[in-house]
Amino acid sequence: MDIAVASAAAAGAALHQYFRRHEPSIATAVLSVAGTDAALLAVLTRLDLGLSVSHLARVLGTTTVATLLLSVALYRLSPWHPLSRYPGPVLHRLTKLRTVYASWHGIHYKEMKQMHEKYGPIVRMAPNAVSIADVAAVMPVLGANGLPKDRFYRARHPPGIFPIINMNGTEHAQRRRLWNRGLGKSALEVHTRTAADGWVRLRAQFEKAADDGAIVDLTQWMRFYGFDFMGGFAFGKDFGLVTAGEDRVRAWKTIHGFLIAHDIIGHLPWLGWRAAFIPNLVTALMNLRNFARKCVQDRLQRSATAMDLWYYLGNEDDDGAGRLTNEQLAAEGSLALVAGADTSSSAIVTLVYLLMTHPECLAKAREEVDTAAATGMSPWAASDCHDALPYLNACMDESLRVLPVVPTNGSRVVPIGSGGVNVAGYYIPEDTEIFVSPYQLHRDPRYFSPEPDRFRPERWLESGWNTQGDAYIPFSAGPAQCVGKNLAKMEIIVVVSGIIRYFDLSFPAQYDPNSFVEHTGEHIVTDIPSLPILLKRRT
Ligand code: HEM
Repeated sequence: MDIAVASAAAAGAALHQYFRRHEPSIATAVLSVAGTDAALLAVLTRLDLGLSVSHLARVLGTTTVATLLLSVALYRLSPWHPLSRYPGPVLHRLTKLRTVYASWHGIHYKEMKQMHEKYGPIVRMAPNAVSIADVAAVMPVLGANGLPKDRFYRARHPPGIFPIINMNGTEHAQRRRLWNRGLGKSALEVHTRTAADGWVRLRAQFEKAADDGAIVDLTQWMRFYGFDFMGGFAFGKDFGLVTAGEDRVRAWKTIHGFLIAHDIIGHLPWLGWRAAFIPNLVTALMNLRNFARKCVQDRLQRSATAMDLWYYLGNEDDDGAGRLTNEQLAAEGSLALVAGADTSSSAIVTLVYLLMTHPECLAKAREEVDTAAATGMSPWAASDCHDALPYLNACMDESLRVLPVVPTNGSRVVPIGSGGVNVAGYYIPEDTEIFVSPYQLHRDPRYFSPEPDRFRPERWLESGWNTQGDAYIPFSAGPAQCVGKNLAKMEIIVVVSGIIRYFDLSFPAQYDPNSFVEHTGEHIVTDIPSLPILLKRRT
């Protein structure tokens, strides 16, 4: 018996040493443990230990697994771990499951802020991951010579069919060229018309609600609008959610499920996208892919009736930039729906919420829009006048600072074989995940002061404020920063200028406005709650 326990314990410890150097997938880990125990069983059954084979197998199995787990746990907490010098809560240093718990509940970015306040600019947020809240980390991590995207992204897609957001280096640059063509200046004019047409439909619904005295859930309507806009922008097709006044294609359920699954699997890459033992996760991923696939098929049957994203990605202008396969198009389509619909609609709702809770800012922004209208401009219909609205633009920038819609952003990984890197004065060893998060930087008094936690659009316009642009990364930074940044900004100004121009806004009496921020969660993108408002036509 003793020899069985001792040999299994030695095997467990040895396996841990092996796994430290060769990160296993869940399948290889299980196979390695099973293979080792089978070999031990074969040897030990030759000795006369007085145990039945099944009993011996149980002893070996439990001892190997228990020793392996204990060895991993002790190592992660030990001073020999390469990240031991960086502070963080014990549970986070011990297991990534703590981060997964926070992500699952949508509170990751809020918890990270508390940790940075407690531990300082660098926090060990998982056994092999750090979060760095320092502007000096932005370019070394996210910039052109920064670090590659790795498992956080890769784990979430079927092998071989990655969309642009998973790519690095030359492959990324090539795909980005296609995206850039679809979002260049002339294309943006086309997309502005799509956004403005959507606003006309939305305005009609809002006018009806105003006339009926009905409470409008702005979050729900903006989701309809955002999805319709992405349909037009990406596939040249209006999904018709605003006109129908309901989510008849269950778009938001699909996107929401996808984002939760994405978030969890990103933190647990060894689960892999085939996490079949958690069927809901995989179903959520596949539902969106299948939805996008249908959109692609539908779009490919039509010729280019509009210069939508497909016109460029599907290469219908035929300038030889490389044709994507239908599967690649479906992958990019899923990405467009998630990256473009949820983000912009959350940003619009958040900005309206912040304006409503800061009436003095709303009054200034409205005066600016009214003045522009009096001189013949229609920012809700055309984007060439958007630069003439500096205060509204400052409100948008400030809203994305104080409540960024991608609060944490994805991680980058220090490549194996690099010998580690120096980031913002911290030595970060190989194979460490690094997070540089907008929410943490944006609320740091070193970069935005005074009142880093308050919505103060003036900080972007007046002197006397410490406003450090390098620390402002709502769209990320470097070559993989948001390709849809200008599109999103255009969409936000189109809709918000329209809302404040045509409607007076108020909260229903029973609504507590503080609950909005309190209940704003995060599943990669902010998961905003309902925003009930009453609309009154402006005369
Ligand atoms: C306010 C709205 C938006 C915000 C705050 C935002 C934010 C971001 C961020 C932070 C990233 C980097 C993500 C990462 O590295 O993991 C990103 C990437 C991306 N975004 Fe946006 N986004 C917005 C709207 C849009 C829109 C409207 C589109 C249009 C389709 C879009 C398309 C993309 C794409 C394709 C990428 C990947 C870029 C690449 O890897 O080169 N986004 N976005």
